[in-house]
Amino acid sequence: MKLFATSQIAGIDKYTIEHEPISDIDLMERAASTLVDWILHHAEPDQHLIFFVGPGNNGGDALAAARMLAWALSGIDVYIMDLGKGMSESANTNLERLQQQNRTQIVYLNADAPMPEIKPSDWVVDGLFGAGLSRPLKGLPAKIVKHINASGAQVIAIDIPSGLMGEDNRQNDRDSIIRADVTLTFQFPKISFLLPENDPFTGHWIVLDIGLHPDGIGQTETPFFYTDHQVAKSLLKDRRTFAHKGNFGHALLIAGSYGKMGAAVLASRGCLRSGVGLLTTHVPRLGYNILQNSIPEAMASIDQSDLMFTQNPDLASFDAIGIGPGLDTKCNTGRGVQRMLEEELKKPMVIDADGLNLLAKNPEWLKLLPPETILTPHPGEFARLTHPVECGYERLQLAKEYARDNGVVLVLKGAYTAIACPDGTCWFNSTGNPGMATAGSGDVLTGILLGLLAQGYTAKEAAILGVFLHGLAADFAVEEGSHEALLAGDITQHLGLAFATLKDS
Ligand SMILES: NC(=O)C1=CN([C@@H]2O[C@H](COP(=O)(O)OP(=O)(O)OC[C@H]3O[C@@H](n4cnc5c(N)ncnc54)[C@H](O)[C@@H]3O)[C@@H](O)[C@H]2O)[C@@H](O)CC1
Ligand SMILES: [K+]
Repeated sequence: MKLFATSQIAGIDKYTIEHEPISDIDLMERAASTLVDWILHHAEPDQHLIFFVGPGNNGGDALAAARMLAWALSGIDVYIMDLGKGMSESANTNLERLQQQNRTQIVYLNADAPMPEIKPSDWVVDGLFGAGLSRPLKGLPAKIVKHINASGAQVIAIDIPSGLMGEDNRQNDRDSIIRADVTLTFQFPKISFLLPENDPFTGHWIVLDIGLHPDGIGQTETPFFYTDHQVAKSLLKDRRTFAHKGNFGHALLIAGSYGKMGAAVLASRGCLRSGVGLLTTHVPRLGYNILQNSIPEAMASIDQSDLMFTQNPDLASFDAIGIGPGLDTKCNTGRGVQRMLEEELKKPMVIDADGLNLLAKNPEWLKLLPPETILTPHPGEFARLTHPVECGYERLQLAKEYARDNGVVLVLKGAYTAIACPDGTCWFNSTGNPGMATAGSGDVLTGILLGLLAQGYTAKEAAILGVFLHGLAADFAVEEGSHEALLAGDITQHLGLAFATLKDS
């Protein structure tokens, strides 16, 4: 799915109105009816709802929804924020329709009016501002937002929590943004919803399809995408009946050191469960028994060192290389990695964990990396590769620049993992859960990415598909257990189900 800036969404709204064609007011009616469906599905018949209505079309949506709900629910109050400048045409039409219906109390709130009572048991519907917000809230709007946030009531935001910008919130006033429990957003998640600093505002967000025109969506260019089932499925390759293991590549994983052999085992499992034909895992001597005993499907390549990686095997026979999990950052390992990179191999490669920490200490290695190498930093590792940042929005801009400038596919791990590609595109992942913040989860991902690279997926395809499958497997694992108890090994165990679900979807 494409993701857009709010200004672009306004353009797609306009395209829909002209080309479906549909009138502005009927499109609003369609949007409002999706809100109403959701609310009726979740509210008890005696639920008291308080609507807060702003001057634009977000307010218009709220007024239309209040009218539709007033036929079904008895306790609806509507407060219109009076900024003294009137309302948009469609909002006005909906105000007249609500007045004519005559089932709802409508009160105007101006700067001097006392704030209405909101009980913790009420549901507040926030229709103050949506995609048309142009600056941080001040004065009366900020006062209303603070009053709602302090109420303890459940807050349902229409389209965007009022006060939140769709993209960049660095200059925003965080105290003057609605803190919603649920955000019912139209057609697309907004980019700001995918950044960690905005989680307190959006709460749980749900996308409601309002039928914007597919041609309008298709024609609008954007660097941002959201990897949903459809995207991931389109990347998945078939396995032919007469295929043999030679068709699915031979991966080399360089991983593990004294005390960190588990990382090598977990990454090996991830790799083998992602469909690779053959896997050789290169480990220090002490890791030989551990590896062979825990994962007999992997072949072992043994380092000359007992304790750590120091020298790679001959790389000629491998289709892809993964390096990093449990590697350590000792000097001898660093020299080993440097020697390997100086071979100027042109094989697909994924670098994780201590591989990234070594790269951060030796930025001159960047130009030795094979084209489109996949790097998989979490925010801390990314800060070491670049510099610390203030917020997720800044990190996202930096990731896009870093990927483009260095020709790498950057997998920025976290909720909605963002994959920045050298072509300037950025793919947010839709699967996964907080249980994945556990030891070894990243090692499993490295293994999956390595396995996909060895099978001939491009770096971009491997990253988008691999991250999606990793998250989906973890989602299945959590269905059987809990976020708290999720182990990285549970992710590898559910990879089969993740592949199968994607194929059958
Ligand atoms: N255009 C369409 O066809 C559709 C729009 N929809 C709704 O319309 C919304 C967008 O509507 P609008 O573009 O009217 O935008 P808003 O409803 O967000 O309001 C914009 C209005 O608020 C004013 N404003 C902006 N920032 C302000 C601030 N900080 N303080 C005070 N006033 C401020 C603007 O001058 C403008 O008058 C969407 O979020 C969605 O809820 C939906 O009805 C779907 C269809
Ligand atoms: K809103």
